[in-house]
Amino acid sequence: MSALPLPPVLSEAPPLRFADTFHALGDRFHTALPAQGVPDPHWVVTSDACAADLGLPPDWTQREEWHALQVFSGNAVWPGMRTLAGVYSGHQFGVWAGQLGDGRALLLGEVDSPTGPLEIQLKGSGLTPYSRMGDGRAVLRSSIREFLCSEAMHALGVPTTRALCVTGSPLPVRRETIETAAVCTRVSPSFIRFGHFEHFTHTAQDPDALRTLADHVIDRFEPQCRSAAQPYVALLETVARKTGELMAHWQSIGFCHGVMNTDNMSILGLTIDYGPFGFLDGFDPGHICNHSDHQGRYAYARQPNAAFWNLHALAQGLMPLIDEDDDALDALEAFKPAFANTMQSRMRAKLGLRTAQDSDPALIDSLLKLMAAERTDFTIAFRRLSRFQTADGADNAPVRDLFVDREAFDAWAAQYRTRLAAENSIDAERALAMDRTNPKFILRNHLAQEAIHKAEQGDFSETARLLKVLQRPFDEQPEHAADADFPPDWAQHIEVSCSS
Ligand SMILES: Nc1ncnc2c1ncn2[C@@H]1O[C@H](COP(=O)(O)OP(=O)(O)OP(=O)(O)O)[C@@H](O)[C@H]1O
Repeated sequence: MSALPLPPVLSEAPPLRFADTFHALGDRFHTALPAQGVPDPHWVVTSDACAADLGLPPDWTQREEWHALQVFSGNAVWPGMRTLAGVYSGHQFGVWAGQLGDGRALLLGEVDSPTGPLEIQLKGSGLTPYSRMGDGRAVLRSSIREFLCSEAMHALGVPTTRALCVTGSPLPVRRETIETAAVCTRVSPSFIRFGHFEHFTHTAQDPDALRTLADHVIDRFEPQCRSAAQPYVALLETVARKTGELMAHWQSIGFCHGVMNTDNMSILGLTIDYGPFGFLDGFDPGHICNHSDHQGRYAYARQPNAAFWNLHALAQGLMPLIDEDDDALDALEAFKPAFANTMQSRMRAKLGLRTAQDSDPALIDSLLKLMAAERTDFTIAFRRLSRFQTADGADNAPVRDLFVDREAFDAWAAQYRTRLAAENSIDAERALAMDRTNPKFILRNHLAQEAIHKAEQGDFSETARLLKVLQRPFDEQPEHAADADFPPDWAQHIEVSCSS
């Protein structure tokens, strides 16, 4: 890699004060280096919500003395930023991939925000020592997808890294075709992944660094583990629990990640790395959103299993700090109840059930089977179920008509009605509660595609509009009804359901 020109340090007092806790861990964990930046940058989109959470003032993009456009394009730094690329390793598609690292990401620093410590990271800011065969760049298309989905998931209540902004540049970037460069600024309490721990055990074989990293995570994010009899076992158990909860969040909103490699698993149980992700349209448990996942390893229904597998890889990475194999295995078990209990409570909420009954799993399962048989749209079905009326002979056509086999739906609806009666459920109250649980708006691929198509022609208004819609996913927003409509290929789902 050739020497890089250093971006200028802007002398004005910046709007954020930076700390350098991760930087201070030392150079076994990262390489300090500047961003490569991009020529002639322009704003593509910004998230006011994320900016506010960071503690940036509302006019942060307009204050000329802060040169925010240059800073978030990698062309300049604010005083106090100590930029670095982190090193990690990982298993990809179940195979050990060796050393990876931030090949196109760069940590700018961390701030003490009103919501707690947050790190700010550029993605697409050029080559690092970990770029391997890559160019260190991100393109406009993938940056808009990552930006929109990060903020959409946050609004849906799913633990996730956030996105502050995307900047674009005319710099050409070769993918399948020639595209243009963009830089997505991500925000998270930490970007540490399972693969960081695997790195120090399997690649660097440095147990001292492993301990330093684990202590960093415990002291900064999971201090309750420190007082446990075995703090590192407690850390593993905490990660297993949070990962189980995360999987329940994903499954219950029909989110498919697509690349659940251990380098894409957050140690804090956050969704990280929005690549080939997708939300379910018609309910298909076997749905694979990543075209290069030929075996379906990360298919929708397999995500919890993949996460559990990844947790075992994390445990292997932590073993130098843990005396007994059985202690690690016991800690991993925390995943199962965390997933099962969170999933049950989320699915009960999706059906508007306030109480828990033994028959609920069967009720939920039979609805999902019916939806799978007909490829019923996952999001629309649950949203319409909010309007389900319990009175005898009530017209539940909006949800009933989603099913070709009306009789099968009626049979399920009879059980549902009985179950609702058992807790004296009131239609209007239940509808309100269900509308806060079953989103009306998700980032469907065709919506992202439309925004990207316009952005590639220099019109970013659709990206901004979609962001605003997705930041209020549970609100009716009748003026944006088309965004909640069936995806364009819905007719295909009908064909599938008729033929099965
Ligand atoms: N264009 C690129 N240039 C350099 N390295 C890359 C590029 N694309 C991916 N990589 C690296 O390949 C590895 C796996 O890539 P993956 O797509 O999972 O991550 P990513 O999307 O680049 O980053 P992140 O996981 O931080 O969101 C990572 O080490 C990543 O940095």
